[in-house]
Amino acid sequence: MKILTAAQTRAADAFTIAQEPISSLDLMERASWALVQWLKQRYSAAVPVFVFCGPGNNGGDGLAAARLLHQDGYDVQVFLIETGQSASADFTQNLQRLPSAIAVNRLQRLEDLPPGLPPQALVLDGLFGSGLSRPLEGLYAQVVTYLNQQPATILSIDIPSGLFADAPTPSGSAVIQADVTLTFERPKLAFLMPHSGGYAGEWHVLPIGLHEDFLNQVESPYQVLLPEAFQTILRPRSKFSHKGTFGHALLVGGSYGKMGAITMSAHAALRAGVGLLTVQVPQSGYSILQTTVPEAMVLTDDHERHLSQFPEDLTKYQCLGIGPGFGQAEDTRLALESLFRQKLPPLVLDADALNLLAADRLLRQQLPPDSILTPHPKEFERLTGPASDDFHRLQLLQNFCSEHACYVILKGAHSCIGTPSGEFYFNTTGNPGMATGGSGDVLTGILTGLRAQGYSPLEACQLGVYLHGLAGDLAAEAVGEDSLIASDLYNYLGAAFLQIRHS
Ligand SMILES: NC(=O)C1=CN([C@@H]2O[C@H](COP(=O)(O)OP(=O)(O)OC[C@H]3O[C@@H](n4cnc5c(N)ncnc54)[C@H](O)[C@@H]3O)[C@@H](O)[C@H]2O)[C@H](O)CC1
Ligand SMILES: [K+]
Repeated sequence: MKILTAAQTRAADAFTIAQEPISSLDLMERASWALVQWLKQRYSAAVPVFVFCGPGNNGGDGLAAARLLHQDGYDVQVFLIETGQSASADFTQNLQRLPSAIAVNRLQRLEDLPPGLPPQALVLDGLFGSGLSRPLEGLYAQVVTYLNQQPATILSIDIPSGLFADAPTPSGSAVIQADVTLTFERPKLAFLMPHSGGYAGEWHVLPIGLHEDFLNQVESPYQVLLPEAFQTILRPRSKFSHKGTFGHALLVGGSYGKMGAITMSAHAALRAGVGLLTVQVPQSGYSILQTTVPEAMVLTDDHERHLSQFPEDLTKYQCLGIGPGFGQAEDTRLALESLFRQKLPPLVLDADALNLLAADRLLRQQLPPDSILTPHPKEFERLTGPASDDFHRLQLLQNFCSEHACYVILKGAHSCIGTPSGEFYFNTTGNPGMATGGSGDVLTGILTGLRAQGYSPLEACQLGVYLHGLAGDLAAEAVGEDSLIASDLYNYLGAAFLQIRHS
């Protein structure tokens, strides 16, 4: 699903109004109606609703929602912030349509605010939406601070007020801390970024019928991954297939004290459906691997405690995953250097393989095209240098992927796949329980297993991050986020496959 910028959303609005055709006021009514339908399913009419409105169409949505909720028997009060700014036409129309039974409080100073809102109250935040053009100041900022201090539940209309949809919001700005955000038609880029995503709380997308032709034609480098995408990507396993059909993967990693990392990758590659798996580990890992992952074949390095070589013949493997527990010994670095001079199967690189790459510019330049890299933010910073904000980091991601013709999965709450052609795909599965040692090793195994089965690098990245997060969500349902550990992720991978195959 494409993500639109605020400017593209305005264009989608205008296109819909002209082509459907529908009046701008009726489009606002449709958006507010969708919002109220959602709200009515979660909150009973016993919950008092306080609607805070700014001067634009976000405020207009708030007024229309207030009217619809009142019609449905809710106890609604409206607060208008009056700073002398002129109101939008649709705001004015909706103010006129407001039944006189709804109390309208006009706020001109901080002192006009009620001393406190009841804890059971629901606040509808309609101060500003996608039209925000500068950080909030004065009375607007004071109202935001006041609302954030209330024990009430805050539901933001379209976007938390004060948050820029697709640009960095300066730190220290007044921004509504929403419990829930109901956003129209498409999620906003800011919801997916580490520094701004938290303001939106739990967010839901409400379709409001913006014109299909516009949505199909508009170009956007930003997409969110939704389960529908996998119906075409995920391949059936045919009746006459055999283990050779599903590829042979090689995983190389592990060092003394870090054999668990490569063990977890191995389990994950197998659960991702690979036909055959070989794992190369230092000698001290031999019994560990043979005992804990009997399905895998094991090769050992000449070295006892760390890796110092890769197998001679790599032609029989359809994917080579390197990194979990790899270490950064000098021998290991030299082995990676000579590896990059050979003809190689598709690569997946993680953890210390990335750190070695970060420390050596020449090595980076020899990175084979179409490789998949899976850095967490710190590893990414080592590869590209620091980013000044989340949006700058996306720029660095784009530059790195195009310079090295590679795919990078920047891991986070919404892991982001960068591609050589400049697209970004944000994942929508996963939970904070997955912030635990070994989670990344499992992802490396899944990607290696998928790539060996012949999935393209982009397909493997999309399917890999989505399944990894979904396995985490299913595991969290069973054991809770607190107790989730990395082995739960490969143990729930089967359930995750079943869910996307049958959705
Ligand atoms: N297609 C849709 O998704 C629909 C969205 N709707 C809603 O409309 C808003 C966007 O409305 P708009 O009037 O363009 O903007 P705002 O209400 O966010 O802002 C109003 C106005 O305020 C001025 N302004 C901007 N920044 C500041 C500031 N810091 N301080 C003071 N004033 C400021 C500026 O002039 C803005 O134009 C969208 O979010 C949805 O809620 C439609 O209802 C349906 C279709
Ligand atoms: K808002």
